[in-house]
Amino acid sequence: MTDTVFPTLSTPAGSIPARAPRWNRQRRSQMPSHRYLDAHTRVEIPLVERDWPTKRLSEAPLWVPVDLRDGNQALAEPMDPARKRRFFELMVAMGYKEIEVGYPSASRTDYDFVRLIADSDLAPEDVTIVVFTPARRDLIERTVASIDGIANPVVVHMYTATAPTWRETVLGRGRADLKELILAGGRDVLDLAGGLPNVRFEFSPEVFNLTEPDYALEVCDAMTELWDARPERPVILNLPATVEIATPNVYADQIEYMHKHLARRDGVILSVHPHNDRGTGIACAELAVLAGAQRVEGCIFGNGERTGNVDIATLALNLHAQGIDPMIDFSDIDEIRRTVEHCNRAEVHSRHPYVGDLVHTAFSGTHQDAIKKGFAEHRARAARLGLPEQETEWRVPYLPIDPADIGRSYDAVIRVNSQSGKGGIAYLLQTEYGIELPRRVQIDLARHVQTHTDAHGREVTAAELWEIFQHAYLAPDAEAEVRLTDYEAAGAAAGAGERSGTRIALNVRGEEHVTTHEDVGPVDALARALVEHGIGIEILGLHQTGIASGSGSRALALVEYRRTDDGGIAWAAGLADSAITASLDAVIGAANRVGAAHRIGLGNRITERTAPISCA
Ligand SMILES: CC(=O)SCCNC(=O)CCNC(=O)[C@H](O)C(C)(C)COP(=O)(O)OP(=O)(O)OC[C@H]1O[C@@H](n2cnc3c(N)ncnc32)[C@H](O)[C@@H]1OP(=O)(O)O
Ligand SMILES: CC(C)C(=O)C(=O)O
Repeated sequence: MTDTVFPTLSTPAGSIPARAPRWNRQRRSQMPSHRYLDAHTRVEIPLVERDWPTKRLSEAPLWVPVDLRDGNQALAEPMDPARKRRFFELMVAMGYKEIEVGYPSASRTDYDFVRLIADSDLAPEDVTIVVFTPARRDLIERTVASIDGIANPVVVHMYTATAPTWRETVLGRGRADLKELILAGGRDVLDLAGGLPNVRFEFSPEVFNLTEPDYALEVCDAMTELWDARPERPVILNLPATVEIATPNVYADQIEYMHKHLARRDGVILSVHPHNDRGTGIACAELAVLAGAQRVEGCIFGNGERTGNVDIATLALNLHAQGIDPMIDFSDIDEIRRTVEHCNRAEVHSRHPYVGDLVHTAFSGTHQDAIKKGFAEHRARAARLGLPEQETEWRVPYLPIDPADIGRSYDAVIRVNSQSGKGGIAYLLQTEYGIELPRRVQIDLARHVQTHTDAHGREVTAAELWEIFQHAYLAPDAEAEVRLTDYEAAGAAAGAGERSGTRIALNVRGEEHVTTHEDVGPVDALARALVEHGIGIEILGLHQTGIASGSGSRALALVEYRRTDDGGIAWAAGLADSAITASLDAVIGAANRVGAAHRIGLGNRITERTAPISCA
């Protein structure tokens, strides 16, 4: 077989094969992709130089939640008055200063909610109320009637679709005709609300992202002319990606084009309103801000038509995660989520950025290991610098922000299943029970846990881990063949100048034996006594830790021992009120395991199971 030679294409980055080599070539699918035009064919952007790619985000834009309008119109069951009110109160409490409260000409509920704001002190005086209307006089009239008497700043937001398909198919108008319809709507707004000093205006060329840029510009400039946009009374031009159809760089180009070419720019607040059809609404909003947008409309956690409005919670927390104050309070994100879920009657996904139930949880071993080390490093660095942990620079791997910033505890950060490793297991036992396990026990325990998770296939809680630990290392008393019935440490009973050893009283298979061992402490004395009774174990190491229980703490001791018959190495544990008793219990536990293994001929299997593994 000879190698196929492929023609090459010259690119700025060098040469690449024009076709993939045979082993990498894929078959054409049966998908009718040819039916769809690419974004650049659908809308041409006359932008030759772009500044947005080199810009950086440096402050929060003006946020405008549209949950009560755009989010609401996407719900199978729109919000009732109580839900609307609760959602509104939440947004106020979070610090939003401009809130779109409804589409007053659409429904009684929407209208009445605006009236409630007019007739009560529900809206603090620094909160701007936005009401939404199409460019139809009858509907504008109803909208303006709804805001009668509101003392707060108000924005009357008028929209009409401007993209070719909408012009031709939905509204049945050419470019000039449609512009005239929009201007007529604009005049109606001016006529009915222009005299109200607290009212400003907003215009959205719906489906801006599919509108020819020169036409969008022409219509927007005509509107700011009509509404006399000035810095003292700016007009909001809101440029929606009503149906997201392109990569975010295209939207950024469109926004930068408008930003650079709009008339009366200093009298315009440039706003964006991305949807999320391609799943890139967040990127669209972020790049649009780089491209000159000053204001972002969206929904908290991204409810909205089809795949939703851009999620302004994620946008805000993305800023937070890069050191920029989002100007909105997310310090109790779970309470925010509960309210949003209640009002929308829709659940937030467990993987939703920042707020999902699982987004701060690692199941996989290497992630858990890194997080555990990261937490330890964080705490140590905070202590070294003399800073509170919550003020210390965050560098914990795999956790983009400190869960505590948004009111999350660390409880769920590490959860154990079959994908987990020693680090996560040790972390859970440490955080839940205060048990500090030495590295080699972590490795050994992880194998017991792995056997369990492989057999059961589900997550293991900290309580279950503790059970697995007890089963693996703590000897059940009932089966004990060897018991320590008494001991007396060296010197405890001796008079001045006398030498005396440590006295060990053992009950071995029902018989009492007392031995004395010179120059050693109780643990070694016990090991020697066991050898004298034919139970050969060599204590390699002793580790003492604590275990916190509801009523206080107990001592937990772990001995690493070698069986003198076959050299197998294993661990046993003891749990008692004092460290010395726990240590002696651990040695007795080891002895009973050795004895039991002898009796039922499992010596080799136990050795194999508990021998240290090479990465120890
Ligand atoms: C992208 C967005 O989110 S846009 C907002 C969408 N939200 C909603 O539609 C929710 C609320 N809407 C409603 O309750 C109703 O549609 C209403 C009250 C606004 C209007 O109801 P209806 O008068 O029964 O009209 P309907 O909705 O069937 O059709 C809309 C009509 O308005 C026209 N129209 C649609 N949008 C606009 C607009 N922005 N400006 C002017 N006219 C418009 C349409 O061409 C159509 O006219 P036609 O009847 O001459 O063909
Ligand atoms: C009209 C605008 C604001 C809108 O809701 C959209 O385009 O989705």
